[in-house]
Amino acid sequence: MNNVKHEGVLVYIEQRESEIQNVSLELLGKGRELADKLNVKLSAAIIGSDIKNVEILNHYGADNVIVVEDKKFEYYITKTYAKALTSIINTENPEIVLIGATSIGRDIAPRVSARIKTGLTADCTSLDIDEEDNNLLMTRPAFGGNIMATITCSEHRPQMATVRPGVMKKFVKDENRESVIKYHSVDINENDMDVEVLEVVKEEDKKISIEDAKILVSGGRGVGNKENLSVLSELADLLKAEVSGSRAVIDEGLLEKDRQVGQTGKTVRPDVYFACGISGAIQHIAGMEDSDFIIAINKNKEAAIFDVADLGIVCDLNKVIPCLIEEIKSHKLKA
Ligand SMILES: Cc1cc2nc3c(=O)[nH]c(=O)nc-3n(C[C@H](O)[C@H](O)[C@H](O)COP(=O)(O)OP(=O)(O)OC[C@H]3O[C@@H](n4cnc5c(N)ncnc54)[C@H](O)[C@@H]3O)c2cc1C
Repeated sequence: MNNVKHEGVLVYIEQRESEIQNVSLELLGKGRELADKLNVKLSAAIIGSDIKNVEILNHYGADNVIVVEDKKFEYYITKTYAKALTSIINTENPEIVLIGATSIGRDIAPRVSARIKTGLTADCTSLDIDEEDNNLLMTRPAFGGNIMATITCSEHRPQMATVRPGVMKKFVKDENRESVIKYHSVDINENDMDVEVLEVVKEEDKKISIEDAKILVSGGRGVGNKENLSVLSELADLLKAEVSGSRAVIDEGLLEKDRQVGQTGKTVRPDVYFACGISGAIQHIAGMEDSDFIIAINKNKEAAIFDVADLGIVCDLNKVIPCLIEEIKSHKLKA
């Protein structure tokens, strides 16, 4: 370890088209907890070209916000963003750096860790502080998800981790928290700008990400086919919910990969989670057990999903869901 004193927790705040991503707010919640355990400050670092409402980062737990703002950061480009984040870390010398395990986070984090010559634990699902030596305990699935490994980076600083969206809880927003904002400048030269964004192609009919949905109607192998899945979609539409699924359904090509819940899919925490025809394999439960209210529909009363359900319905889903749809429709008509 070099002689520089590393102190504090720093969260990289991901913005897309100036919109702060949820995962960054979740990381501020975890970062606040870690900073309090270590009795240090929590910083939020944001890079972009048109940065707005950064005081929200203080409201979500940051003690100070570091802003790098320049037209050259209009689009995410690995080289320029990695240079800016490296510069912030080399100036602030935090002992912990947290980054969301999104496509951008998974791209920038290894670049930065290589530049600052430290370790990186990717795709963590849990973080804590070792009470004996204050090292960061970084836990993630290993060996194809069959075991959970806790990793430390005791020889180098900062300790860096990427964390999956939906895993950590946000800090309860407090608008009375003081807003402390610092501007940091980074020299971006022509050599850094060797990628030019010619056009941005946006996904049409952008769905709400399953991590952000308040209600999820999730289908498993028990759903059987596309026709039955469309009944689940009808229920979801009535409830203003999103459709998700177990890996079995994704493997069968009934839903897209970005709809998969579980250890190798997404971690979700909706207000209500409907598990329809899902057995409750450990890898599935790992991704949804923190949902506020779980309703399980399964024709096998021994199914493990009932162990985590708040409400269990032992029945054929093809009978229950159409009844539920009719009931909701009739209530809507009365209202
Ligand atoms: C390394 C690894 C990572 C994995 N990652 C994930 C992951 O991220 N997410 C994930 O989901 N899985 C994951 N899996 C797979 C996981 O182990 C299970 O195989 C999978 O979750 C099973 O999906 P399922 O519950 O839909 O299907 P099944 O286990 O086949 O269960 C189907 C259920 O539907 C019920 N059923 C059938 N017909 C009806 C009906 N008409 N009405 C009501 N109920 C009915 C059955 O009783 C049964 O309980 C992973 C596995 C491994 C090894």
